[in-house]
Amino acid sequence: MVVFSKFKNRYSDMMLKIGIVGCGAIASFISKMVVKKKINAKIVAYYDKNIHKAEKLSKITNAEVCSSVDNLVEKDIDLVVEAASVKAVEEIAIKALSNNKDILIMSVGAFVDKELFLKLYNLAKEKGRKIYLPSGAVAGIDAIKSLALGKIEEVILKTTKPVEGLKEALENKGVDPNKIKEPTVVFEGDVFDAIKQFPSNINVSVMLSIASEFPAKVVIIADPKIKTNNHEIFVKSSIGTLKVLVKNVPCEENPKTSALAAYSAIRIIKDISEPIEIGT
Ligand SMILES: NC(=O)C1=CN([C@@H]2O[C@H](COP(=O)(O)OP(=O)(O)OC[C@H]3O[C@@H](n4cnc5c(N)ncnc54)[C@H](OP(=O)(O)O)[C@@H]3O)[C@@H](O)[C@H]2O)C=CC1
Ligand SMILES: O=C([O-])CC(=O)C(=O)O
Repeated sequence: MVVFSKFKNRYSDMMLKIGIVGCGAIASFISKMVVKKKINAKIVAYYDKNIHKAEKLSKITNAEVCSSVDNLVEKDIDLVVEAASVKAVEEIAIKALSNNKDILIMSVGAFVDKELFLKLYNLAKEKGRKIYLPSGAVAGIDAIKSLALGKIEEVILKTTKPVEGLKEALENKGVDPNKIKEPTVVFEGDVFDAIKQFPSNINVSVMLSIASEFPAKVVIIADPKIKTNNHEIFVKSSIGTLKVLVKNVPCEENPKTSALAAYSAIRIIKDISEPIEIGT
């Protein structure tokens, strides 16, 4: 790859103007990479329902802090990055696309709602805009998309996370996380129930289901001894069988989220802003 390094930043005229909604762990990673000039992008504006989080990031990038999503989508922006929550996706995506912006969606779990999927698909088509869904915290989406052109027979996701990362969702389910002393299955079911019960933990199951066009079976394990967010993927199809295991380092700022998810957003932004795209 050394041979390609001399072409780095050659396309600075393609500097992408970004607005970010949701200023937590993922937004923070993106902001740092922009400041380090690792991607041809400039952050123009932030919005978070907690203004202090937006102000904190604005100190490192000098981007404007907006008072609402409406305010952000009016800015001179090419791409809106949603890094907020599954519940927030509908408002952010509709406002971004209606204002002729592309959108990158991290909270892919929202697309478990087929009606919302179609609504956003049709709006993007009508406006001639793009919706980007990064691979997030998993690997193998390229191959799974290709396998989906054949006949998919089974999609299974087994996610094992440290108890700390699942704490909030477990408490919401009435499970005391402090009582988990050994690896424990805390969920087993389909993608629809998985994202309902673990909206901040299992967006990846919806990503796999969208890519494979097949509803994933999901198992979630809380493990008090591990330090990484592990996702084991199994896809059986007429074209072949795929097995992938990722062991992700969690973000310091938000242990629910794997660093790979943030880097996958950064990678997509880099791909958009450059004239070559590597991989499917
Ligand atoms: N696709 C994938 O593979 C992955 C997706 N994700 C998802 O990406 C999203 C971002 O992740 P991450 O950065 O770790 O999350 P964080 O919780 O660290 O940051 C999200 C920020 O957005 C704010 N927020 C929530 N709702 C709104 C809203 N309606 N308008 C404005 N701000 C809002 C939150 O505020 P507050 O804290 O007050 O709620 C918080 O400050 C999450 O939905 C997460 O589940 C994460 C990992 C992998
Ligand atoms: O970051 C991860 O490992 C997965 C995650 O939180 C999600 O899919 O919502």
